Amino acid sequence: MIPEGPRNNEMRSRPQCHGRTDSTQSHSALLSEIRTPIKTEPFSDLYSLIPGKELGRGKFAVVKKCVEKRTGREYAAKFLRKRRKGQDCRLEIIHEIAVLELATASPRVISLHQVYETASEMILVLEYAAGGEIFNQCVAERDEAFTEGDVKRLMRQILEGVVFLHDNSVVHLDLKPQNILLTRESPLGDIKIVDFGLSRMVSGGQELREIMGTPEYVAPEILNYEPISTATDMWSIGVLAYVMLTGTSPFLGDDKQETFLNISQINISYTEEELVGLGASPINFMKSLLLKDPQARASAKECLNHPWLQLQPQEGEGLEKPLPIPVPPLSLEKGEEEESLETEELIVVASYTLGQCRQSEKENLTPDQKAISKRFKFEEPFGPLQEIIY
Ligand SMILES: Nc1ncnc2c1ncn2[C@@H]1O[C@H](COP(=O)(O)OP(=O)(O)OP(=O)(O)O)[C@@H](O)[C@H]1O
Repeated sequence: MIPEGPRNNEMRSRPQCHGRTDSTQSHSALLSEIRTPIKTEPFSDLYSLIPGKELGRGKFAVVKKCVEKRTGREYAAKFLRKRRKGQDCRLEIIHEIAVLELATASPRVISLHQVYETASEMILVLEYAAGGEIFNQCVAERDEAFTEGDVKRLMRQILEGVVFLHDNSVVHLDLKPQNILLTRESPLGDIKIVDFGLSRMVSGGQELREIMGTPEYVAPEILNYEPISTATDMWSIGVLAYVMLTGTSPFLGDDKQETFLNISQINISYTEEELVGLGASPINFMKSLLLKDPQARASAKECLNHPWLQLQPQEGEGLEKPLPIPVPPLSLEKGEEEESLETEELIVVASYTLGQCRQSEKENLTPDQKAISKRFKFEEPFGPLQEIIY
């Protein structure tokens, strides 16, 4: 049975947090020790929240821009609820902190400044990534969209971060454009990977099988309850590359079932209109990742050596040209046209809030808008529904 997403139809009851004390097995996938002191003085004594500056929001967390009073420096404060659906999730948050600490040495991962705790929340004070999510440029209009040169540079940086994580046995498990931030929007800055809330340790000879991630980006093995590995992230990198290059989401269906079916059947066409104008090299890059067999997928290190990401421009590649924005087919059969309009999901960037805008619109679209709107929806991750460690 194909799993359904979390928002409306949870497939089975959402279990306790993974850090729950009755599960010794799940502990092996979570880090439990941190070195950052947990401060208990009132956060508001030391930081001012910038009014109206909510940077993002998930199901159990809200991220707000703040300024440290002592230094005047800007940070992003992530307020995480400790109790979720009646369960104590503090140990999960400790794991998130521990992974951020472990990744301090990587400039590609957001850095952690301080941690605060109240009766109901933990507050992670993070480096502020002023450029926001790369998502915005993935779906932007032609002038603001990434060039292929941009995508290559940013993809190299993402892979550098992922190599670091994988070398340290961390799988992120929620790599998507909403979790890749930029230090600066214009001129385009460097990337910072955020949100280690679903990350897990994969080492110690134990197999980890969980359902988690965000529907459009989850790998087939997650849908099949098969073991999770660093290759699971590499699938998401393949999807990410596709989204960054085309502005469309390769497996997204009209509903979650269709999305999951598309993923489990690897229902992807590399001759789609979105890919017209791309050279063979980026397509070959995506093909090396979007493979059903995790072991057949390229590793992050191998990706860094892929010809597409080498500094020399490849033949036929327009480094500084905007990526092609697909032109909608001119002569759709009537039935097809009606159907495509019915399922159109318009991304209205201006009204995009918190990574979870989901707006169906079919009126007043310019051809370009129609093209970039194709098949995009925003989903929250479906949290771990079940975890089995063998
Ligand atoms: N350090 C930061 N600087 C700027 N913006 C940030 C920062 N950290 C997070 N954000 C914004 O807040 C959003 C939510 O953050 P994050 O993904 O860590 O929270 P979450 O609740 O775990 O989200 P999700 O439910 O999507 O997993 C991010 O997508 C991003 O837009």
